Amino acid sequence: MVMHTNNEIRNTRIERLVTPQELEQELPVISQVKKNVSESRKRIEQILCGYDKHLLVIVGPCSIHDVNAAVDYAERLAVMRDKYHDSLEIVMRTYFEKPRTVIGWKGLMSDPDLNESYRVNHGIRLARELLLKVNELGVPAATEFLDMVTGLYISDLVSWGAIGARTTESQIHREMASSLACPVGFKNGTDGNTRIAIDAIRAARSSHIFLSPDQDGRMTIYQTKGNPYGHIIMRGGKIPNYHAHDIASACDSLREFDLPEHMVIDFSHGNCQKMHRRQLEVAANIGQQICDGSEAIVGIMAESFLVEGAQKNILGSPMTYGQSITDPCLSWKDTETLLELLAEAVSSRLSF
Ligand SMILES: C[C@H](OP(=O)(O)O)C(=O)O
Ligand SMILES: [Mn+2]
Repeated sequence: MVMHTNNEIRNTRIERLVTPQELEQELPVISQVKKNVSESRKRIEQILCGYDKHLLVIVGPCSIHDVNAAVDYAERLAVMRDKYHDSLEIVMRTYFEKPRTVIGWKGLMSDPDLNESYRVNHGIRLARELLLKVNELGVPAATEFLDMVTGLYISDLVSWGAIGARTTESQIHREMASSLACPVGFKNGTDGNTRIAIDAIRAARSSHIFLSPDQDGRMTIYQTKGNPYGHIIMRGGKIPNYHAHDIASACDSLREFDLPEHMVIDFSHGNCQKMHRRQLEVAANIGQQICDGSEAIVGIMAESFLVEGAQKNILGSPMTYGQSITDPCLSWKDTETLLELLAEAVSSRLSF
């Protein structure tokens, strides 16, 4: 008879989790990928500081649920990277964890079979394999760091990280951000509150004592160094916040704390109010602000996939290949239009 200790009353042990070390031995990074990741991180940092006038373009599906479709998308993005290398630093959204307002599918790492079987070890392997493939194509990867453990299995392959609107205020996510090797954007709150993102940037710049498993899965006490590349991601709230006056007031708040007046604008979420084609209107407005000489807008985020819109993930029902199962996304065709528009706007800024 197994006597439950007082702290295992509401959970049941399923299986051992592979350690980061074991997974890295199974799926090692080749030196070219290691070089690609560190070089893309440096380019993004230069853009965030305003030294490099490229526009950071974080683009891709709201979530990864089908790795084959994700590779298809990455191959197309690789072509766009070559085409616009003079003006855009294109990075692929590879989101494996989804923060739910209440409950719902939590992403590839949590439930890779999309059927509540929760084969987490399989999901984490799929995520690492995909990141290796995307980086081997020369496409840098962006992801949200949500769970405090899963990031350990992929963070060496991530060039840009985000803390989401629901966790920007969380102390442990700010501590995690202060330990990450990549630049980290903080989304404003779902209600539009930008102050919590600015406080997060300030907190993440500091050193923290941070408790985390190490590569062998042993619980460890770390001292983090602080991350100087924290920045705000304007993602809208009850109303959009991408207009020039919103950006100007965010700059005023950044200036108050001597923080760089540079930010990333998320065309989706609260800025398109879940109407995915509105991202093109946001892009036109942002493109005009860039043409008018805005130095504050150093990056953008857009949700895009092979097929526009979104579909419900209904167990056993056929799925449309290359279509989002979470937030609705732009079609590939509209994505090409958006990239062209942004490249033109940046080229006009580069000619200043
Ligand atoms: C979930 C996240 O959006 P948020 O609601 O955190 O702005 C995202 O998909 O980029
Ligand atoms: Mn989304």
